[in-house]
Amino acid sequence: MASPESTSAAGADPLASEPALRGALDQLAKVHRLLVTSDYDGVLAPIVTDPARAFPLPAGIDALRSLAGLPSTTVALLSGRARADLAKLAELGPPVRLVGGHGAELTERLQLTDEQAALRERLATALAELVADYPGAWLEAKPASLVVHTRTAAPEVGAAARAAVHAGPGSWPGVALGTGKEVVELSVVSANKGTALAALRTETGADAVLFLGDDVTDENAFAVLGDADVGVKVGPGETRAGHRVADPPAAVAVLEFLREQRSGAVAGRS
Ligand SMILES: O=P(O)(O)OC[C@H]1O[C@H](O[C@H]2O[C@H](CO)[C@@H](O)[C@H](O)[C@H]2O)[C@H](O)[C@@H](O)[C@@H]1O
Repeated sequence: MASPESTSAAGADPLASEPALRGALDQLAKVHRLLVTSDYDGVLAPIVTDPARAFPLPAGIDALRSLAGLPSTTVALLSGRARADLAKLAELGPPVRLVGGHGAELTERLQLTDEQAALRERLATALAELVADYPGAWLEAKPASLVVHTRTAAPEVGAAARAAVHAGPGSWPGVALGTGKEVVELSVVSANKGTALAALRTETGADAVLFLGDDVTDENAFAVLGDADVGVKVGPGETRAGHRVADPPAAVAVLEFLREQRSGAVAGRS
């Protein structure tokens, strides 16, 4: 289990005081087929008030692009975002795999059934009426879900809005309720990052996996990691991950270190 302490200090190498994490990444870099996966918000992009302005740290995107260009190495983002939104913000595309909707958008086209589409419409109407009663709360629409955001509401207003969502539309049959950082998400598709990660592992035949995540929904992915894999929790909070770093710059340092080790390992094979 990861230590509850955060590790990085401004200007310092965030991995300098993490010998266990460095060792685990060093081992990971040597496997034949490697799957590198990461969450987006709170890992590659610092958390901000406006989700449309959650831009990634460029060095993290560079590291992912380089890793994706190495032999026997697959890179995927596993995000709660809509895939189209993720592609635009992260400026990533093939060969990097983009999995949106917490795994609901694992394949190229997400096709809702008529029943799911009708439920999503009913949710959109009910939630638009609900958020109007809570100043500062607002609604984000995604292909399979609706998200009530409360970061811009007063804390007590946000808490009341989230409670109303749980007690109201969140309890409807067929609705999968999820919580995250100042958000409640209502999905008409039951998906999570754990099943998505397991599917990617099978598809790629990966011998080992790296996953970085910061939020409650990322715990489903940490839960499917095995002994050969490396899970890194970014920031505070309870986690099943084996390692922890403090913040997105430290998450980028993890990816840069892995890029260096993996480049050396694959070069040594030829
Ligand atoms: O799985 P992720 O890639 O981490 O996406 C999770 C959610 O991210 C976005 O919301 C979060 O980030 C926003 C921008 O920093 C922040 O304002 C919000 O409070 C956070 O919850 C996104 O808007 C959601 O749709 C994603 O599910």
